[in-house]
Amino acid sequence: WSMSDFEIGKYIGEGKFGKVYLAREKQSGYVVALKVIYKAKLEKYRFHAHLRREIEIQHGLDHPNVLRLFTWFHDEERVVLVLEYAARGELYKVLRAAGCFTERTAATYVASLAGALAYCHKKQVIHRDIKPENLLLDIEGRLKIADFGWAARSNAKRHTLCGTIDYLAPEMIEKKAHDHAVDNWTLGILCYEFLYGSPPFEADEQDDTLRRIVRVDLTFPSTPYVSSEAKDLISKLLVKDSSKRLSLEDIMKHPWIKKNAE
Ligand SMILES: CC(C)CCNC(=O)Cn1cc(-c2ccc3c(-c4nc5ccccc5[nH]4)n[nH]c3c2)cn1
Repeated sequence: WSMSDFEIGKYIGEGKFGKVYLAREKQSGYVVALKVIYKAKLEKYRFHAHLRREIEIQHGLDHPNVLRLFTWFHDEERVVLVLEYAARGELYKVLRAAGCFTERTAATYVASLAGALAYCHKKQVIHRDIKPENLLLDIEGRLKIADFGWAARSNAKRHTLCGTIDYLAPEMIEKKAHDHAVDNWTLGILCYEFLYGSPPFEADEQDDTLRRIVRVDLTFPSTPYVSSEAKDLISKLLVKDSSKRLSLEDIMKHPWIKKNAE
């Protein structure tokens, strides 16, 4: 493959190592996202080995809710990743526009995330980072984890620097050892935010957010649109002791998910 196999379309987003463009493969007409990474940048950050490993990992993943890395190629100055194009873009822009999601939509996304994470953990890949900027939607509105990982964000304007602390689990803040149970915590944060439109521990000052997280100062605004089953699931994920958080399997068997996820 080479760049001449593709017609390059609009600029989509920015990673630390490169830019992402909409593109169409000329022979098949297939629309993809091309991520162009400059080798000079890789040299500067000594990222060759890391990128190669990331590519191997990502290329081996095949799940409906994990954004596909179809293939890759390089020329003298660039490495190009041929990624699945998610036509509806960043999930967070859709959430901001809608304010909040219905219980069916929220449960469907939480089930998709739990399924994708369980699949990745089974493949011994636990560095999937389900930060909001990493979530995209395809043309059917299906959720895709696009793990930007080291490559930082797409063009997510959603977060100023401080906004990103909303997703930190207590053990991360207290600098304790953490494992993939942080993903279960993040799922709780995301589920809350899908239903209420903002994350549970949001505060004006960063320090207040950190204090609320480590105290798990969780309160549910009284609204008729959020069922007690939803609150039950969130309360079983936003648990300080990471070993006591609901497992991915148990999330998928939870009554609220069984009842609402499509
Ligand atoms: C190191 C490597 C093997 C990891 C592979 N993963 C990545 O490179 C992660 N990555 C995915 C992207 C990315 C960014 C944006 C999109 C989009 C997309 N569609 C959009 C529609 C409207 C507005 C924005 C959109 N972004 N589709 N597919 C994408 C893929 C950028 N980096």
